[in-house]
Amino acid sequence: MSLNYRTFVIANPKAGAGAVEREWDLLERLLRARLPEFDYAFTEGPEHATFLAREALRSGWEMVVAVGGDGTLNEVVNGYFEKPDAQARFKIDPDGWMTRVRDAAGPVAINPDAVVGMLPLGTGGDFRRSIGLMGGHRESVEHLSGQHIRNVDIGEVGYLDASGKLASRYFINIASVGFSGEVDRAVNKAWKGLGGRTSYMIATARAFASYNNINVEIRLDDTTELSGRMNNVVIANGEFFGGGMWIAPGAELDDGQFQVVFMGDLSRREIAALVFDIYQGKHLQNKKIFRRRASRISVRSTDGAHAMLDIDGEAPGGLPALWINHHSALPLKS
Ligand SMILES: Nc1ncnc2c1ncn2[C@@H]1O[C@H](COP(=O)(O)OP(=O)(O)OP(=O)(O)O)[C@@H](O)[C@H]1O
Repeated sequence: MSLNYRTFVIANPKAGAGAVEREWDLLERLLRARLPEFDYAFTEGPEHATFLAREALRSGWEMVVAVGGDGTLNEVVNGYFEKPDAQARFKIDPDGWMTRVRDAAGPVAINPDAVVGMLPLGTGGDFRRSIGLMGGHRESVEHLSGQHIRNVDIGEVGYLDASGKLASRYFINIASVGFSGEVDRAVNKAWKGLGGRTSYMIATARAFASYNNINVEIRLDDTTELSGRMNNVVIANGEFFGGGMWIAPGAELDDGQFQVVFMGDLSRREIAALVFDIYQGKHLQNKKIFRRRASRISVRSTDGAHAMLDIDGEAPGGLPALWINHHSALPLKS
């Protein structure tokens, strides 16, 4: 395979509070200058980036690039793989745990020689922090035309969608359950024009006013069981979420494991006092917060109360859920 990948760019015009649309002329010029074979399409709504990525890879494009925020990247990552059939991969056992169907296949790449790239322009921009891609557009395009490819782990979550049906989705950054799911639901309803951190803080304040901690049981790698009342259970491949919160310091993208951060039974007052610590990764000093490493995590509610999932910044459903780490499943241009 040549180093000059035939590249299909998938751009979300609305990402970054409209920045992609506003800056497209410059972006296109930069991309044309560095990528000899290049074409692009704009997304028209949710899930379209997944469809476009699959189509591009089936048509022989060798690199698909997400231009936008973490939501667009998540959709392109999902489109790197064949559409998974959740019913064939997950089931709920008689005790209410989400489990993996025996012999279910792992993620199937449409073209295992193809790679994924990103040109980050979101409002939150959390994944880019974990790969150190913090420069401007020019630097991001340099990365796309460079030679370095990193095989990163991909998470898969089996869960119940909003209508109570079995669903599954891949994630590249963080998928959690609890307070962050409520924040996502609020932030995705809110206007993001105020910028990442401000939008998340307003949404956090809204979710904060109504949220109750969740009663859950948790299995880690089928060897450890934990239970208790939690504010949030965070399953992290990357280190940041929520528009710059350093929730999982030291989480590694390619170690075959997640860092699992348990935010215990924190009161509203304790959460309010912790918010700024989380941006600096200092929350781990709190004795109600602890962490583990695992590659398979199962969570169920013990009281049947609703608990919302956050999957790379979207809130598509709730418990019971099972998280699986697929080691080195995604070749990422970085
Ligand atoms: N044409 C479109 N109009 C409206 N929404 C779109 C369009 N195309 C894609 N979307 C949706 O926009 C959502 C948000 O995109 P994305 O996360 O990339 O940007 P962001 O919210 O600015 O960034 P971040 O998630 O990093 O804060 C995605 O879930 C995607 O489904």
